Amino acid sequence: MGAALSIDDIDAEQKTVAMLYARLDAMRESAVLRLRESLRAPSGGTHQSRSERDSASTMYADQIRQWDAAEHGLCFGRLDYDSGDHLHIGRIGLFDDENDFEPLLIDWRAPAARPFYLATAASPQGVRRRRHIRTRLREVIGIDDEVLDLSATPISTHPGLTSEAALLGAMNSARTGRMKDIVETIQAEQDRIIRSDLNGILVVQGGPGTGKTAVALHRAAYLLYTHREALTRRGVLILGPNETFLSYISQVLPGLGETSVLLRTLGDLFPTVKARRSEPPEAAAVKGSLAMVEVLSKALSDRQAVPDEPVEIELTDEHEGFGYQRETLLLDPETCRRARERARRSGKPHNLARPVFVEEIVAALAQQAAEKQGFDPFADDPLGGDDAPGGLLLDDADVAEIRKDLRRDRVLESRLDEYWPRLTPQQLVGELLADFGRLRAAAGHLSEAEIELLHADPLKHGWTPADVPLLDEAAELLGVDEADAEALAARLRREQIAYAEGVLDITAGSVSTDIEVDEESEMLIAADVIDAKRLAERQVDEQFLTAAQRAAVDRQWSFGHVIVDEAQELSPMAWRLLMRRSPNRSMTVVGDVAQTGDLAGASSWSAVFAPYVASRWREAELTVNYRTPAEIMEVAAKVLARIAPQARPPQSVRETGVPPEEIFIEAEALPELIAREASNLDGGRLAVIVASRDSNEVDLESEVVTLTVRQAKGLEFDTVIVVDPQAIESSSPRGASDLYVALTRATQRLVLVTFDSDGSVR
Ligand SMILES: Nc1ncnc2c1ncn2[C@@H]1O[C@H](COP(=O)(O)OP(=O)(O)OP(=O)(O)O)[C@@H](O)[C@H]1O
Repeated sequence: MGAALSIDDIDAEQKTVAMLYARLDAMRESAVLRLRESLRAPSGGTHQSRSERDSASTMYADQIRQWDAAEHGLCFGRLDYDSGDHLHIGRIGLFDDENDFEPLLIDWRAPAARPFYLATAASPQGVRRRRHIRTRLREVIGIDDEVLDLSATPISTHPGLTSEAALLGAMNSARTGRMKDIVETIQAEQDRIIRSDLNGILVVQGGPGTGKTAVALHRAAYLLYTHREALTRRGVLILGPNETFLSYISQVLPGLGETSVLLRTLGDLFPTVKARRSEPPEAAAVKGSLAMVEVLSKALSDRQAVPDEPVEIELTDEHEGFGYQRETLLLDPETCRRARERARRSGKPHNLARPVFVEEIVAALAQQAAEKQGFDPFADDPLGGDDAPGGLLLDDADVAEIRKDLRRDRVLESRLDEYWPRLTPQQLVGELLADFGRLRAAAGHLSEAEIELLHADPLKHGWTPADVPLLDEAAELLGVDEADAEALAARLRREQIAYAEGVLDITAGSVSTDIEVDEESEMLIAADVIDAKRLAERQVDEQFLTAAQRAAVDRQWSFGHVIVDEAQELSPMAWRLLMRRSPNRSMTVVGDVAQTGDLAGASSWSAVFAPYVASRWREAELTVNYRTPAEIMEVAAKVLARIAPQARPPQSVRETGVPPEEIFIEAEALPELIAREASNLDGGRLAVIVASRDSNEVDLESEVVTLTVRQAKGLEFDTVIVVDPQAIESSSPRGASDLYVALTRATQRLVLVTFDSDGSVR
């Protein structure tokens, strides 16, 4: 496909690449020096100047991180134009500071780099030649040229693909257990999604292996590059299905800048809770349904109780000397009911409406106490003065004093806690789920079976991911009170310390890798100069915290952009939570409704978004499968036909010539089979996918990994052994989708193992 290459071409590119690395080294060295200076600067000066300097440290640390990440494959491409000009394309942009900041290397996200992904022989966009430059460490080891000239280009086996040689190289490479970036071979249909407008909800529907995850991550990088200011301020949330998946994707684009991106699972989205407990999928399904909105609201109004009988309140002794004696007052149900009505009608969330409730009761009791002191015998006497309104013996000031006392009264306070308790979201949800009585009262519209599924004691045994949207809903109903704000401040401080420690680690890391050994010993590394705690103390000013730091601890944080991967798995309750975090509705949602495994997950995108934006969302489709060879996809397509008869399976780019193998063995022979397959791996990774297993642990680094379909979601391996496909399909109402997921994890080889019931090997 390429034009003839000469050693001279490689030499010339080697010179350019060496020059680019020299420039990168110089920039990195200077940033390390500046970071060190900034950390070492005396801690005097104004609070403002300290905070500014600390945010400068964060900026330098971020830059260093991004430059470190660009080390491998810094420059990977070149465009030659008809005009005779050319550009080099790379992972970051580099400029010549001695020559009017002329561009030396174009960032792949910049508009000028776009033809690298879009230009074709049919539509060359002024490009004469596209060159892929392959490097190992800092050495150029090869170049692939494509001349964009219809007469010179051989007919492609896959029309619509660009850079086929490099693409096939990337797809055939052995997997490492960690996802890699695709900046060198982004395809046109992917590029259009990556660079799509920031605003609105963009849904990317695509079958397995079509690059949805890759596209979502590159889009995050593109958006941060293009809308840096807005997104650095508000941050980007990337939501993934589980922790294994997050660690699988965490290294894809380290240059994303940790200050702006928060990578999370649903289980982490309620800041004080780490929801990791697992539960039956049926229980998660009940928790995920919108019926829970009413259940929680009813559960809360059930907590706003009214006594059946008048209640005696024996005031504490502290009130003597205020013009009335220690008294027993009577709190009647009617007063409580009125107070409750007032508080409810205030329109405030529960905890914030409590003062309305309390004031109403206090006013009634103060009046009662005042009346007990008796009435002024001269009240009706026109000469009797005007200091006794209502004819009471006590005047206004006295009554105000009584109210003040009542507000402080501990006996009354604890009574009021029964009728209008201050509640945390954890209490409201936890005490509801743990109590059949409360559940039945609040969830009258659910069946007894559903109520039993809900029953659990999360305060004792821990929270599940499906509890998180319930906690968030509860928090909305309850409102934020002072105690929350204090807890938030405390959490912010802890986050700051953690972040500052990270910055110190980076400085230490960069110093030791970039500077000659003998120089290193003479230098003060940041850790010597200032410890993390002091660094954090200097960063108290909120405005200088990064968006990611603040968002991590603030339940109500609204993100500049929200990216959801494996979005088909989210329940309606989870979408409610996410929409609260995204009031501007700037979202990228990637998923495949044919792969939905969670019972409360989505089977149609319009059903998900209609409640929030009606039809104002846009959909893009990815149609090419870069992972699974055609032979495997053929088997998977039969399962897809059972899930969604109209759905078209994605088109595989590759054929391996090897169809999936179906074998029947005794269960005891499985380890031997796994060992045999592993020995043929040649450096890649093997997954054994099973219907169920006890452990949540998944070690992606290991050569052979056993996992359930849920754990395998979004991942890929060179060889996949699917154990007992029948069991996978029959173990859930969405078993066909689960099997479809399992079958589409392999990049090279798929083995289907069925156990022989009579124990014989067929
Ligand atoms: N343009 C590309 N160049 C090279 N590799 C690509 C490209 N697009 C996708 N890939 C590779 O294809 C594989 C599948 O991509 P990805 O995991 O993003 O797919 P997905 O649509 O999220 O799949 P699933 O629905 O199964 O989770 C990955 O190894 C990815 O790196």
